Amino acid sequence: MKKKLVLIGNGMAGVNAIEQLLKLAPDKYEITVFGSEPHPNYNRILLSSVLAGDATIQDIVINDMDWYTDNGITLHTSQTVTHIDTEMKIVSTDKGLTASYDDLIIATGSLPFMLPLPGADKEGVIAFRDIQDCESMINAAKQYKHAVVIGGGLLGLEAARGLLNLNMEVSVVHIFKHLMERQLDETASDMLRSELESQGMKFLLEQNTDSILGDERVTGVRFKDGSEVKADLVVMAVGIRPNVALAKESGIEINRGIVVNDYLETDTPHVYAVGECAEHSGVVYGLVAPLFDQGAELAKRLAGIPSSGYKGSVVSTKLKVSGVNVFSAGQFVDSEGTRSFRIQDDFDRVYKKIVVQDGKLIGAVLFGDTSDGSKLFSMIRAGQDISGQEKELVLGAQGSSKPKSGIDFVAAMSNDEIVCGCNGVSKGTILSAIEEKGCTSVNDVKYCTKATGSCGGCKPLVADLLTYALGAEGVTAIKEGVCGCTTLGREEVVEAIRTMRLTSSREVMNVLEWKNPEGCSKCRPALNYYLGMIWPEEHTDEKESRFVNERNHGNIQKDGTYSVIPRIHGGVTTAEDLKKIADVAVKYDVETVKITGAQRIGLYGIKKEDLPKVWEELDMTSGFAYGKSLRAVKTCVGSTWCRFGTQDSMSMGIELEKRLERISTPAKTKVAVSGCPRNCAEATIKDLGVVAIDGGWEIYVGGNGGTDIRPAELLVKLKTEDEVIEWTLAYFQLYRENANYNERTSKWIERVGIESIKKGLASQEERKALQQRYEFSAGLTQDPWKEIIEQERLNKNYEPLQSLKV
Ligand SMILES: Cc1cc2nc3c(=O)[nH]c(=O)nc-3n(C[C@H](O)[C@H](O)[C@H](O)COP(=O)(O)OP(=O)(O)OC[C@H]3O[C@@H](n4cnc5c(N)ncnc54)[C@H](O)[C@@H]3O)c2cc1C
Ligand SMILES: NC(=O)c1ccc[n+]([C@@H]2O[C@H](COP(=O)([O-])OP(=O)(O)OC[C@H]3O[C@@H](n4cnc5c(N)ncnc54)[C@H](O)[C@@H]3O)[C@@H](O)[C@H]2O)c1
Ligand code: SF4
Ligand code: FES
Repeated sequence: MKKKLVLIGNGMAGVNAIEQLLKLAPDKYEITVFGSEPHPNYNRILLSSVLAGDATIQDIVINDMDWYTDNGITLHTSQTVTHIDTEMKIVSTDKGLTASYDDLIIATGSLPFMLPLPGADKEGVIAFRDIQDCESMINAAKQYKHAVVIGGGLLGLEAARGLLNLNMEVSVVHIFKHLMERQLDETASDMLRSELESQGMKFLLEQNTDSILGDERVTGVRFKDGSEVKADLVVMAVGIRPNVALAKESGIEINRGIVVNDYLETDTPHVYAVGECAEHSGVVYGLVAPLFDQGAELAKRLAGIPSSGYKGSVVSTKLKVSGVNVFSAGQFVDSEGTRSFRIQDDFDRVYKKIVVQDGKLIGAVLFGDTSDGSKLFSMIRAGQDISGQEKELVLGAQGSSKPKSGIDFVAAMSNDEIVCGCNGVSKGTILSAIEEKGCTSVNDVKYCTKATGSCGGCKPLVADLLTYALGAEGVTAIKEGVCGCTTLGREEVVEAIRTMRLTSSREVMNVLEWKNPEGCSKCRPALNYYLGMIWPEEHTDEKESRFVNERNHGNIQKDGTYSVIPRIHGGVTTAEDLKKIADVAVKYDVETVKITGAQRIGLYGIKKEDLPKVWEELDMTSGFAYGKSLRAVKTCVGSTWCRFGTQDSMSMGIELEKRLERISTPAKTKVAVSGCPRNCAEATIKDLGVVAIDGGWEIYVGGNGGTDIRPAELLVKLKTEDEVIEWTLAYFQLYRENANYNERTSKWIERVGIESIKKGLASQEERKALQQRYEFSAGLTQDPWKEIIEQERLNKNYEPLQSLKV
């Protein structure tokens, strides 16, 4: 006869333990599950995606009702267990149901911590923990405008992003100076704040909440310093507390959580605890990966399979906010006995830090580029000795064109190593899915194993495993959806814009039945780009879809001021322009005047309200140092001055910059021209590099010099300057028409291959057609600074300077 197993808590940890048990001992138990919520088991992690409009409730169900029936499990939803009689081995619920057990699992999770503030019980003050909270927020956004999220941790920021997507104005209140202080160091935290500000989030830092204002419904929040902020929705995301009341009331030993040993046993015979309600070796976890590790051990225990027991988990986190890549793992704070290596790239907004102790990697923080997150996390968990490779891990292998191959890394992983922490999927499980179930894409692997289905941080590792198992040719590329608002891929959307003559984002979203009718921060800028590229005349640029730097035509700096970088074609300036720059710098008390990496001059620390006056007084055009467009053309002095120079690289650079400036490209682009193969302008790490050779020129494409160093590949050798112009413009237009929005040329070429680019440009007729389309679009662009000055003048917003012509 089967033994009786009862599970209290139909959440992620408990049901995962049952799933694992069913694999080990499918016939041992008759299983009964009690859950307070009215739903089957769902992926709580993905509530953030539901709120952000990237998924529906249906999408996030892990096990539907049929799964329980198919596995002979009795599920009682909307039933809260209120008492456990540990002597009689019976549980009873708030609605009077009882069930007896031989073995009992408590998996009651956590409760959100609600600050005990005066007024916290008003309508409109909620937590973010379950489907009901998520629905409350979605409904509130239909009626109300001002949301305040208290808590700048992972949950608070994901809630805030979701509410922004629902078109609310969102202020995040945080008690400390730095967001996500539990996961990030100050540098990464500052970069995160600035990125989120550019997405429209407002922050009230170092603010201690005093009370919630309003009559029945909340109308605002007051702080201890007496200041107030308007609010008609308040979301508290200030941490969680293990849900231990039931265990305590039933006489089971608790501390912070329910105390368990290495086999997840409580102090009471036949009673186990797993998940966020459990405390192991003094630690209570608040992330899913450890809960799956615990579930695996518990399943073995219940199945009677000997094991060495659960020894605790190292955790990693990834913020699930679209457009922001943040990763943190292990011990990332420097302390005695640790050494760290870090790089910070303010241009590409990338920051990477690793912390090492006794030769072993013990922690990492990544911002901007988190593609190595899973790899670093595996190394931390494995306690791998990385002596001598510290810099290589962060920078990529020296002297080689690429960072150490991900394929080598996955090849070296053992089969039981976890690849997807969110879903507890090992390398071995993924390889079996590839071999036995015929998976050939990341999506197939997701379908068969759930790996990649939650935070998505493990996608690069899964992609590497596919290539390792099948070879590059055997892997099916995923159809990249534009975002969660649509199931259509980029090609289908672009095709529809062309064939159905759609000319505004609103039209695209309506006609193509976007799930979220307002779109999100990922699709809105992408659609604006595709529409402008396809219909340069008909489409009106949708400024509200652009990021703050592009809207303001200057880069916002970490203190909230802006930088102003005027165009200096080919890096060649004049005494007259230098004088103007100097005068403006003096007049506006510019704190830093810097020669930038792109051979131009940046003025840093300009107040937003001074921008139009500064631009007018400079009387130069915008250098687009903020835009998805050409940044600059770097040149060496070439044959004009240099004794090695074979061609006039300065003139060529100036000409190219004049032709390429202003027009939108899928991502930012950088160009350089060198006067001989000594290549002083570093043309071979640019999106397009021109290198003079004896009797002609070479064009290189797809280079990148940022954190992800990639040498450019030779596209063509040419004889004349006119040919260089023709090929360059045609290449730029090919990129504009075919790359995904936000895809740098290096990634585009890696994806499609240099041969397909060569093929696309091989016929002169095709090149001419591309060049023509390019020139037509370029001819419609105007200098944005001058446009704004003109607009300000028309609006009479400020007194124009009489002495200066625009
Ligand atoms: C919005 C959001 C996003 C998140 N994102 C991430 C992420 O990206 N990565 C990550 O690792 N973690 C994330 N987390 C945390 C993760 O969801 C939790 O760690 C995980 O769900 C905990 O699982 P659990 O089973 O212990 O608890 P839960 O999933 O909370 O399940 C407990 C269940 O027990 C039920 N219950 C409680 N008491 C009783 C009772 N007496 N009788 C019957 N039923 C009861 C509850 O209603 C609940 O359904 C996120 C959490 C939230 C809220
Ligand atoms: N992407 C992810 O991995 C993810 C996403 C969401 C939630 N979660 C998990 O869900 C749980 C809950 O998340 P959380 O962010 O609420 O918890 P948390 O404890 O990680 O963060 C709470 C934050 O609120 C701040 N805070 C505390 N009191 C405050 C106050 N009075 N005013 C303003 N700020 C205050 C804290 O400084 C802290 O940064 C955590 O276990 C978290 O790991 C994870
Ligand atoms: S690349 Fe050649 S031409 Fe240009 S500065 Fe260097 S050596 Fe001189
Ligand atoms: S690690 Fe989050 S989905 Fe795999």
